[in-house]
Amino acid sequence: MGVTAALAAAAQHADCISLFTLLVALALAALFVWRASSWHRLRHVPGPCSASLSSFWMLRKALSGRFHEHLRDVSDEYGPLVRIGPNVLLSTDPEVLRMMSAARSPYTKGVFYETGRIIPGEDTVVSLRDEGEHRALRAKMGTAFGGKENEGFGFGAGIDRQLLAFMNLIDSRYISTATQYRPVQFFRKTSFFALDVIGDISFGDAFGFLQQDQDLYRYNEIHDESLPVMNIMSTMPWLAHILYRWPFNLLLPKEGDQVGFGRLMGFAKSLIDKRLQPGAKPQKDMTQAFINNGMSRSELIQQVFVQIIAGSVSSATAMCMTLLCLITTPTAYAALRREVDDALKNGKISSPIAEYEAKRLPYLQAVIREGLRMYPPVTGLGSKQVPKGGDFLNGFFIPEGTQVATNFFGLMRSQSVWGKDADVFRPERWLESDDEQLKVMNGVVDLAFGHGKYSCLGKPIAMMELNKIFVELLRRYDFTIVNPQSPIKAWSAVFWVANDFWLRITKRA
Ligand code: HEM
Repeated sequence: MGVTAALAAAAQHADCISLFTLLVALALAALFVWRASSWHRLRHVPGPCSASLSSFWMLRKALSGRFHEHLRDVSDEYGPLVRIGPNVLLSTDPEVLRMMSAARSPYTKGVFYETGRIIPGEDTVVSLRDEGEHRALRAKMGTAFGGKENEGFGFGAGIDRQLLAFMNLIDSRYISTATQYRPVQFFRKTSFFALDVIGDISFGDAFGFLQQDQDLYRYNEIHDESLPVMNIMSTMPWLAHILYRWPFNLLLPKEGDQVGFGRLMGFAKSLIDKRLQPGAKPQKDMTQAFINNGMSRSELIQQVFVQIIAGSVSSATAMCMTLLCLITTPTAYAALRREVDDALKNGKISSPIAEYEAKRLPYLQAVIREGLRMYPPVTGLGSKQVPKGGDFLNGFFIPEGTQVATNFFGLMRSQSVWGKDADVFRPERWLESDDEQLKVMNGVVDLAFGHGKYSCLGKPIAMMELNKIFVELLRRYDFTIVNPQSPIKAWSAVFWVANDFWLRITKRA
């Protein structure tokens, strides 16, 4: 190569480099301007500095499995409204949380909810962000969640059937004696119970988790593995759009899979098609009420997923975490057992206990509320979106489009509401408080189920399970924690993922 040619090639190379450098510099400048303007929008709201610049603060905390505690800690440090992301605020103010979800509130569901789709492109009642469509779909669900088509016009019969199946399972396989040791991972069995309840009341038959005492189709295992992914997406909802596209969508569960959510999709379609067949015999369950209220085939299929996913893990968490609190608080355990024993002696409770009987047991009611408070079963951000024109929250102007997340755990452990012993399981607080305090406490603990136009539709089911389960357990059994140093492994990922809740169960003398 001649000298001239070499110089020309070098000059061309230098041109390419400078063009490349210029492009990189422009991209960085654009990124800087974008970041600076997104930081500027909410610069007046307090919060950790790194959280105001990128979503990595949230991601890092979410990946720790202790997101709920980090959120509680920032609200303790910065106040009731904290900036936890470039466009995300965290509210620990019950008034604000109720206002955003009130029936006529102009706030809408935030982008967080888009991660609530089970099948890409198909909305469920959870993921629907369009207010009109959400309202219309909820309206078609009211009768079903009132148990109006179920046998006896309620959920009692189905829950009682599965409660007895649960007790039979414990009696036949998990009673330890002086000579036999049969430890049981109680969280898994409680999930089986919650799933079979949903099967029974929603689809006319239990799935058979309890009867077979098996994690059918590895449902629970795969569910637990998928929650961390959902947790990551909840901090960066745009990731959902990438995940739903090729090639990542190849990794998603597919109809025809033999296990997990794929298996669930196959189940949902065949169940709904069978129920919609001309001449199909009407059943006495929630699906019948959904059909009678005019839900479309695709709405019905999505609702099968919602029933199973929303209806199982949160109830199982409430039951297990409350039982854990009871076993580790001997005074509370003894007080509840005394109340149950007295009611039994005086013929005040049936077998299984009826919900109206349970509601007459004040200590039981205090235990249920205190359990929900200690470990609110839903810990996800549940962000709502600030409406057009913006709004004033806690004295700050918040521009439209801002996402305002719910600090479920922080709210339930807030010393300003619950006092210095907020971290202690103490059902007595519900019995000692005056009417005014009780009103505040009830208003806050009820937020564990959301509020108003977005409130949990399954609350009556969950409350009936809670009203029955502790009485049925305590009247029959004694419990010992197998590993007192680490009674349960539980971490939060939108819901709780709990494992290794090993108990030794003995029959009461
Ligand atoms: C202790 C148990 C439960 C707790 C603490 C709980 C809590 C919640 C929360 C916090 C929400 C979201 C509220 C919001 O978006 O602001 C929700 C929504 C929902 N829950 Fe529950 N839940 C429980 C059990 C159940 C059960 C058993 C079902 C029955 C299938 C159920 C069905 C639903 C449905 C359908 C929604 C969506 C409502 C909507 O977006 O309009 N939940 N729940």
